[in-house]
Amino acid sequence: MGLLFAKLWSLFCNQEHKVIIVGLDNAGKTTILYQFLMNEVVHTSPTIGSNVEEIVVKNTHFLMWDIGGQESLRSSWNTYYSNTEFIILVVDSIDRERLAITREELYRMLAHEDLRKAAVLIFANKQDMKGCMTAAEISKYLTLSSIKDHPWHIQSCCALTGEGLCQGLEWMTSRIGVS
Ligand SMILES: Nc1nc2c(ncn2[C@@H]2O[C@H](COP(=O)(O)OP(=O)(O)OP(=O)(O)O)[C@@H](O)[C@H]2O)c(=O)[nH]1
Ligand SMILES: [Mg+2]
Repeated sequence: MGLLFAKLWSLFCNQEHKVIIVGLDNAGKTTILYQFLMNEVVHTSPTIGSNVEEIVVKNTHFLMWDIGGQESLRSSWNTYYSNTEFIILVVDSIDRERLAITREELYRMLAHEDLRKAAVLIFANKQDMKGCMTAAEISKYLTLSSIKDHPWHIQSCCALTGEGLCQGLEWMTSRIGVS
């Protein structure tokens, strides 16, 4: 009953759910944001600061902040954290060398007080690249199964074709109203 009420409430109030899209530079965050918005691939350049767009999925409104992932910008990710309901962590599945850095950034975020209640969607992006890591390999390396204090889900995707992106959004909408 509580869940039904929460869903109806969010439906009628058009309540906006804050999402941050994070991950290392070149992971595909901006490409994903504009696939969500326009269903097409846009030409991107490295994000300095952030892009923000409202994405509506089946009457659910998400306010999505795509944050630049270059090393010098990562220390300011925390200025975006307050009131975040969802973290979308984008991983470049071909970038084996830097998965350790992604892991560090993930656990730093999960330990942050402002993200205590946030759910985490991990996109294993660039699945079109030959020799890329699978979602299962990334999950294992990031030891996702050890995360007990945040809901999480990993989804393989390709931002260039859009494959997998809807499934990720569906998981997010399924979390709304679940505490
Ligand atoms: N092959 C392939 N290339 C992709 C995919 N997604 C994104 N790219 C490319 O990866 C490059 C970086 O994409 P961006 O979306 O700009 O990356 P970003 O994560 O926003 O990077 P920063 O803004 O620097 O943090 C671009 O050339 C994209 O076209 C994918 O699924 N497959
Ligand atoms: Mg970007």
